[in-house]
Amino acid sequence: MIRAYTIASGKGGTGKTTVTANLGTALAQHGRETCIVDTDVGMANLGLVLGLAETPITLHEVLAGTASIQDAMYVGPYGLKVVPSGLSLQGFQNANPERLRDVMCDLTDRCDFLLLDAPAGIGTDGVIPLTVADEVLLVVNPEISSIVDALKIKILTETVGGTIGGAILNRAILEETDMNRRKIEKTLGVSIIDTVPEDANVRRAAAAKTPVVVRSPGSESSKAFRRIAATLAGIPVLEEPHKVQEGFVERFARALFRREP
Ligand SMILES: Nc1ncnc2c1ncn2[C@@H]1O[C@H](COP(=O)(O)OP(=O)(O)OP(=O)(O)O)[C@@H](O)[C@H]1O
Repeated sequence: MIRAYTIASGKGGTGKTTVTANLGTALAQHGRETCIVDTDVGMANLGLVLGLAETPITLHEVLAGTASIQDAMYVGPYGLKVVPSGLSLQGFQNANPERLRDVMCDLTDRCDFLLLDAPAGIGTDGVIPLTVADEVLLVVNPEISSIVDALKIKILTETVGGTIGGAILNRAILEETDMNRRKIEKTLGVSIIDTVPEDANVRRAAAAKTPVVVRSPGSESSKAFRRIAATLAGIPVLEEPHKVQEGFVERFARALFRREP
């Protein structure tokens, strides 16, 4: 049975597209039939970050009722299915976000996992993805504006009858993560599934139009994406979370009191 997740955040630029592309690829690497859909019909970029050059038919045409979802499906790394959104203003105007529900029905028996990359904000095109998935995963950064906006999306999701499945803390500075994680969970009232560190490899991979799990598989961010994918797929998690680096004070205290690390 298909499992559908909407990747949302409220605030723009928290890493929704990065999470969608990498989690999708990692699920495909784990052997799961996975489809990712760019539901950001106004500001599409999922196709761009995956380097899909030729996409004559996109979600725009599907939501306009002039094409089927199969026509708008392209193949990404490890057989990942990718449905990009279009870049034209005309296409955006013709797209009816309400049709997303029908699109989901068409995908039901085609994949194990469906990830919807949601737009930022709370416009109609942003609200519908919150209602159609089994669970909404919030992507938050360890900064107050991101957390406040994620809280708005959580409340909105629950108001419209959707379900929050957890949060992914992205761009975390590892030395500070432990404290931030607890604070964020308390503020949001949502468990953090895992933490993806701030990692220059993510930006390099984006510039190369390749998911970081493909370009730099040994990086800490890639390990985090594979762990999250394994958790979602219900398979044993083999990779350890990155150890928080020991600071000077901790090293000093350990030397003084001979504590083992
Ligand atoms: N863990 C990370 N480490 C370093 N850079 C990151 C990380 N995650 C995302 N980024 C960078 O942050 C920027 C924004 O990421 P992304 O486009 O995925 O955000 P978004 O939430 O989808 O944005 P939008 O709301 O505009 O759609 C990109 O340049 C991306 O490469």
